[in-house]
Amino acid sequence: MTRRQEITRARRWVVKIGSALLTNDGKGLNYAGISHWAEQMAQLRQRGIELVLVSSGAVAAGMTRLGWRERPTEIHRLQAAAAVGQMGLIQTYEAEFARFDLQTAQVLLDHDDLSSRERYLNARSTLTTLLELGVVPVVNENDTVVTDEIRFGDNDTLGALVANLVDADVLVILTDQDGMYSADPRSNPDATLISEVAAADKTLDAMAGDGGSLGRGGMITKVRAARVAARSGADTLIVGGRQDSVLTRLADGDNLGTYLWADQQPQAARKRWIAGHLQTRGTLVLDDGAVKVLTEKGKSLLPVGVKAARGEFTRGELVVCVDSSGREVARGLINYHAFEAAKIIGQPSAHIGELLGYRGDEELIHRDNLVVTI
Ligand SMILES: Nc1ncnc2c1ncn2[C@@H]1O[C@H](COP(=O)(O)OP(=O)(O)O)[C@@H](O)[C@H]1O
Ligand SMILES: N[C@@H](CCC(=O)OP(=O)(O)O)C(=O)O
Repeated sequence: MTRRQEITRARRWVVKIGSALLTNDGKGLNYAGISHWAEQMAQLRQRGIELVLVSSGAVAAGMTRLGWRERPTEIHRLQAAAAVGQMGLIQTYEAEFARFDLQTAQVLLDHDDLSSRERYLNARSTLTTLLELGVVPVVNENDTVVTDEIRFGDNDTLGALVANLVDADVLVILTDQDGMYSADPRSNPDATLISEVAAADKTLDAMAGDGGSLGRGGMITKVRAARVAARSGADTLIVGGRQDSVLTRLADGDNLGTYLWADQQPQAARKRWIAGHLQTRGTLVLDDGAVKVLTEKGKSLLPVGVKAARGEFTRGELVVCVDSSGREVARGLINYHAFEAAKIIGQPSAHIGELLGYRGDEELIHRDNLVVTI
């Protein structure tokens, strides 16, 4: 089994569709393409694969709606076009997925949302809840509040951050070339398609070029995205979206596009990140029962098992869990602010609604966000 056969086992995919593919020469949306990808995604859903779609194309759709022939250069006009076009984009996806009885949801994010711990947890729980409900989230950059992506034409990074966010097994980047070549095939007709390579391979940088001057992200943003996706263990595929049945053929393990593999396992990567990269903001003292279920059974931490909470933490921040002798046993991202934790510790989760006035997560720290450190 070659490495790319791994994709036949992938249960959660992030599919990013780029502007180059979604638009007809940068003007208007490629409706036939969208229809074909939606049909394939519906087939993947039937095979039990969960999907998050990251779609560009708002600016192009907005230009058509506003009757603009030339892509504006002023950032605020691009932002206005994106705001108008996002309506058309989402309407098109909604109609196309509805043909297969699939619900869609619009999710607009920016990079700051994903670097703030609290917003990160909120975005993560919304997206995972949508997936549990069988909905296909359609994500785009929130172009009203940020400008880098429309300026540089890069939604690839967003795709990778979303892959990290939902712990995807694979990030599929659909683009206008059949994959990544040894050099830009537009200017190098002899360039050859790369089939499989480690995302971390440094030789890729020179082959991807610098993205050119047309405000297009090009291949370099895709290679970087593959490295970001690899941080949470997701493999990346860069593949030509115009090929017939491209998504279902990928799921069958067909040899299409370029497969950039991650060199670490998803869970290990995420836990390493939690353990190593964040500052701790507080301490929870656990009772013996909680220490046991965390360390021996790999369970989530419930408020009932916590005897004391110290520190000024907010939702999403890193806290240390210690046993009654003060020895660290675990650390993780907490679901509640310090003042809320103070009210619910020692209490059964069923009482959270009554104690706080709203029903949040039943765990103080979910096991996905927890690392045992002994
Ligand atoms: N090594 C390479 N292999 C393939 N394409 C490359 C390479 N280097 C640069 N490119 C360029 O990258 C373009 C795709 O990037 P981009 O236009 O940003 O697409 P998208 O909108 O799908 O993100 C291709 O059309 C191609 O001209
Ligand atoms: N978010 C913007 C543009 C982002 C963009 O073009 O990115 P990419 O598809 O990587 O070239 C849009 O929807 O038009």
